[in-house]
Amino acid sequence: MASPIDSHAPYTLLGALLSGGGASGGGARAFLRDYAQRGTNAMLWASLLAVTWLLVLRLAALLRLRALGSRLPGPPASPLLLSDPGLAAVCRGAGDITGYLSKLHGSYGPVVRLWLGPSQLLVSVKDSRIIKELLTKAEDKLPLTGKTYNLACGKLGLFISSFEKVRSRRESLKLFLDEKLRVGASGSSFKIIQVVLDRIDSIMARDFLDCSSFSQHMAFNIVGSALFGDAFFDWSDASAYEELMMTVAKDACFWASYAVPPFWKPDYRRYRTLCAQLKILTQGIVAKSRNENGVLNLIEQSSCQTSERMIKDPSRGVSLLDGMISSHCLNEAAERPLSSEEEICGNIMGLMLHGTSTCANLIGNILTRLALYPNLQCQLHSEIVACCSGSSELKIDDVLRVKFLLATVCESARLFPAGPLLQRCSLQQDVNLNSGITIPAGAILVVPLHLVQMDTSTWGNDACQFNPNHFLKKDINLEEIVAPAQKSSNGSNFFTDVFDKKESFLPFGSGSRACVGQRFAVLGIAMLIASLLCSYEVQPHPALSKEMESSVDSSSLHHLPNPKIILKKRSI
Ligand code: HEM
Repeated sequence: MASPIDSHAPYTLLGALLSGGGASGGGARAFLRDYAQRGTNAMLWASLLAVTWLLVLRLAALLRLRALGSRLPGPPASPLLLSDPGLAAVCRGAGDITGYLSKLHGSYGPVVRLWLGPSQLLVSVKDSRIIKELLTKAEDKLPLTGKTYNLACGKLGLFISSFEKVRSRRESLKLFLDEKLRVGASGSSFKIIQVVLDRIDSIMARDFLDCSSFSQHMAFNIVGSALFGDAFFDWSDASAYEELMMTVAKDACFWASYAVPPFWKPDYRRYRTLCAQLKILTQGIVAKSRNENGVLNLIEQSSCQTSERMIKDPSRGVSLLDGMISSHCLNEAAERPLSSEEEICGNIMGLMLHGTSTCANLIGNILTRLALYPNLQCQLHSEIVACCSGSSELKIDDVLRVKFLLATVCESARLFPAGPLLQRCSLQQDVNLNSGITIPAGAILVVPLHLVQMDTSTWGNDACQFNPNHFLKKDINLEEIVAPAQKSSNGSNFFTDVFDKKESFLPFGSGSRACVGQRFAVLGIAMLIASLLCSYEVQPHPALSKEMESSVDSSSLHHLPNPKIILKKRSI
C-alpha cells in the first residue's frame, strides 16, 4: 500500500525530499530527473511562446507599416515587396540621390514614400511648411546615427537616437555655448588663427595651403578651444588627436552598419583600437583642462551652487566640463545623478567629431569663395574694417554689425550643407501631420536639403547662385538665424522680416533635434573669417585659379578638387 508520503511524492520537490533515501532513494532520483525534465520543458515552452509572441508583434508592426506606408504617394513597390528598384539602381551606381528624389517629388508631390526593403520605409518631404511640422513632431534620430556615435565615442548623452535621452544634455550644452559666445569668442579668435597658422607652418609646404586641411585645422581649434578652454592651445597631442579623430570619423558609419559587430575582421579590431586610443587622448585633454582651468576641486565637490557661480562668472576659466556639470546641476539636480565620467568623455568626443567636420565643411566653402571672388573679399574686408575700426580686437557685437559677413556665412551654409539629407524618425509614435497625412512609427524621414534650399519659388530665380544678398533682402530674418537670443547692443533689429524664409534654411536642421551649435558655429566662423581677413588676403594658387573658375558652379562645388590657397599678409 502506498504511504501517505508516496501519495504526495509525485511532482513536488518537498515530497521527493521527504521520501529520503533507502528503498525510496531510487524513486527520488527518478523523481528529480523527471522534475528537471519537466522544468526544462516548461522553460522551452515559455521561450517558444515568448519568441512567437515577439514574432507576431513584429509581423503586426510590419503589416501596419506596409498598410500605412502604402497610403502615402510614391512609386509602386517591386512585386516581391523588396526595395524600390529605382533607388537601388541609383545607390548601386553611387548616383545622385537628390536628383532621384527631385524627380519623384515632381511626379508625386511634396511627400513621397519609397520602400528600401520589406520592413524599411523612407519618406522624403520637400514642402517647407510640412518639414517644419515634421521636424518638430519626429523627435528621434535614426538608430544608425546613434550607433555610429556610440561605436566611435562610447557611451553618450548627445547624438543618440532617443530624444528623451538627449533632451537634458542639449539644454546644458546650449547654456554653455551661449555663455561661451558671450565671453569667450572675441578673445580667442585671433589666438585660434595664430595657433592654426603656427601648426600649419610646421606641417605643410610654405607657399600654399590645402584648403580643406586648413579649414579642418581651423574648425578643430574653434571647437577644441571652446570645449577645453586655454588648456587646448598648448596641448602637445593636439595634432595626433585631430588626425586620429578624422580617421575614426571616416569609417564610423561603415562599421556601425553591421547588425552584429564583425569582431572576426582584423580591420574592425584595428578600428576599435583607434577608437580606444582616441578615448585615451580625450581623457588626457579632459584632465589637463580640469587642472589648468582650476576646476578639478569644484567638480569633485559637485556643488551646484559653486558651479552656478562659475557659469555666471565665466572669467574663471570655463570649459565644457564646468558648463556641462554646472548647467546639469541647475536643470536636473533633483532628478538624476551627475553625468558619469564615461558619458562626459563620450559627449566631448561626439561634439569634437560633429563640430569639427561640419565647421570644416563650412569654412572650406567660404574660403573657396573668397579665393575665387576677389570682389566678395574686398567688400567683406572693407565692411569689417568699417564696422570694427578703433577696436584692437573683434567683439561679437562688432561682428553682428557686419551684416554682409553673416550673410556670406549663411549663404555658404545654404548652398553647401554638411550632408545632402536631413534625417529623422519617430521610433514609437506615428507622426500625424496637420494635412491629414500619417507617417508610421519607424519610417526613415528625410529632407533633401538641396531641393529645399535651392527652391526657386522661395529663393528666386538665382537660387542656385552664390549671392549673400539672399539673406539681406527684407524677407529673411538673419538675426534670428545668428542670434535668436540676442539683440544688438543698441537694441535695433537689423534684418526686418516681411516674410520669413527661415523655414527653407535648414543646414542646421530645425525642431526638436535642431543643431545646438548653430549660433555658436555661425558667429564663431564669422569671427574667424573677420579676424583672418583683417590680417591676410586669401588668394587662389595661380596654377589652379583658372581651372577652378571654369569648374565652379553652386551645384558642383562638392566635387571640386580641393583648392590650394595662399594667405598673403596684408600691409597695414
Ligand atoms: C557649420 C557647423 C554645423 C553644422 C552645419 C551643424 C549641423 C547640424 C545638423 C544638421 C544637426 C541635426 C539637426 C536636425 O536633425 O534637425 C546638428 C545637430 C547637433 N549639433 Fe550641429 N552643426 C554644426 C556645428 C555644431 C557645433 C560647433 C556644435 C557644438 C559644439 C554642434 C552641436 C550639435 C548638437 C549637440 C546637435 C544635436 C544632437 C542631438 O540632438 O542629439 N553643432 N548639427
